Amino acid sequence: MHPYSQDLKQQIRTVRDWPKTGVNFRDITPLLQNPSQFRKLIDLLVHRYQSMHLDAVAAVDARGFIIGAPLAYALGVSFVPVRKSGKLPFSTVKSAYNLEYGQAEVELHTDAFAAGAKVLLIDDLLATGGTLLAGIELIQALGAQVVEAAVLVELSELGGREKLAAAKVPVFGVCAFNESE
Ligand SMILES: O=P(O)(O)OC[C@H]1O[C@H](OP(=O)(O)OP(=O)(O)O)[C@H](O)[C@@H]1O
Ligand SMILES: Nc1ncnc2[nH]cnc12
Repeated sequence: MHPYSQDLKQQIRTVRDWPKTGVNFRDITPLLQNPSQFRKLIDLLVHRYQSMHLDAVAAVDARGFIIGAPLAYALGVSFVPVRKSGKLPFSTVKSAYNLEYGQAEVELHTDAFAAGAKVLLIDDLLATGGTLLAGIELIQALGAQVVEAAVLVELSELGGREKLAAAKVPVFGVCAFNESE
């Protein structure tokens, strides 16, 4: 576990039974409101990825953008938004998936990456893994390589890490929650 993990985890608020009964929603807004903790998160990720020779950081709409954009800026690499369906104006590839509390579809512009680009995929949270898996499939379909998928929060009991293992993409989670927490 990273030395900052526990501090960052303490900044995440659990809202029980939202947006549906039985879901423990892990709310990252307290961390974002705390400048020194938000900086700690971005610095931790910069440190992890600065020597990986990335070409791009791709991040998932919407909460993934909050982490992915400052990280891409700090690393000096491209930022690529993986958007919810119907938001990207140019030609796209798309993939549908299930969420812990619903269904969604994500899209990427077909010219998002150079062939063989090394891409880090970022989101705020890994639950069942459907979102990141859809993002990985789209990035790979465009001929780029996902070197890792990184999240601030991993919900350990929802099987996301196992789902992504099947795609042979390494997963980095800054902190993890069990259902009982
Ligand atoms: O691992 P999964 O089961 O796929 O779930 C994780 C996804 O769910 C949340 O996004 P949501 O679709 O609620 O969108 P938002 O970022 O727009 O709030 C979260 O930000 C992840 O993207
Ligand atoms: N429990 C949860 N908390 C926050 N975001 C989520 N996305 C999917 N499941 C979630």
